[in-house]
Amino acid sequence: MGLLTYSPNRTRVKICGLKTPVDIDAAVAAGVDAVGFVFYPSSVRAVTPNIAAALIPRLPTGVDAVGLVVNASRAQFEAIRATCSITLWQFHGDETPAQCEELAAGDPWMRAARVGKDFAFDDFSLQYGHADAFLLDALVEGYGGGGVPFDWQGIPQTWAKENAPRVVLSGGLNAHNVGEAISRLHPCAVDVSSGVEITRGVKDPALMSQFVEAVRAADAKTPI
Ligand SMILES: O=C(O)c1ccccc1NCC(=O)[C@H](O)[C@H](O)COP(=O)(O)O
Repeated sequence: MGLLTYSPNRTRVKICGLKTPVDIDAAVAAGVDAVGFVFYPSSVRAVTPNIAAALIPRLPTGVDAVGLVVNASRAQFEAIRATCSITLWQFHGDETPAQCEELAAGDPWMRAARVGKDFAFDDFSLQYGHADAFLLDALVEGYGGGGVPFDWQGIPQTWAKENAPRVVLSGGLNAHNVGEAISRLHPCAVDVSSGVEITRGVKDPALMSQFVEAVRAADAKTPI
């Protein structure tokens, strides 16, 4: 069905920063809707296009392969696109709307919002109105993957309600707090990296399963 298939009581799940066949198989077994490949060399979770190309065939139909870039050059971006079958792009740097649209070239894409104090939600959604989704993440050093939540109460209620079908909530989520996030915001999807790792950059199958189970438990409490 893919990450951006909105259903109020079936929150989609993306697990980001997968690097090995074991990671992929565990995420698929847990029931994710998308896996994220970090094409940002500075990240401990970074993969090359060739590694991602070897992993993507392990995904069943309907599970998105999300390609995450941070201020990639056109040559870097085209090399990723030529090497592996990305189904959804995630722009997580300082990319302008025009740069996102030009690089995506008609492919589905989402823009990360790195939410610090007084983040201008309306300006952001106006600027990036052509995005297929907004991934709301915490403002951390190194662009993302920080393992810390941002202040969800800072999201204006009207904005959250209007944009829920295209919000992917991220930043410091884990099996213990994702239920609260879902009950507050009812996002289309949730995204996690640190919260399913035993140490930075090393995913844990049990934590992956626990995270998805916590999402399902929260969905079960959501009135239809
Ligand atoms: O994951 C990274 O290392 C990373 C590095 C640079 C830019 C983005 C990065 N990750 C983006 C993601 O989509 C993460 O899942 C998101 O930031 C949440 O991470 P976490 O707070 O660790 O769950």
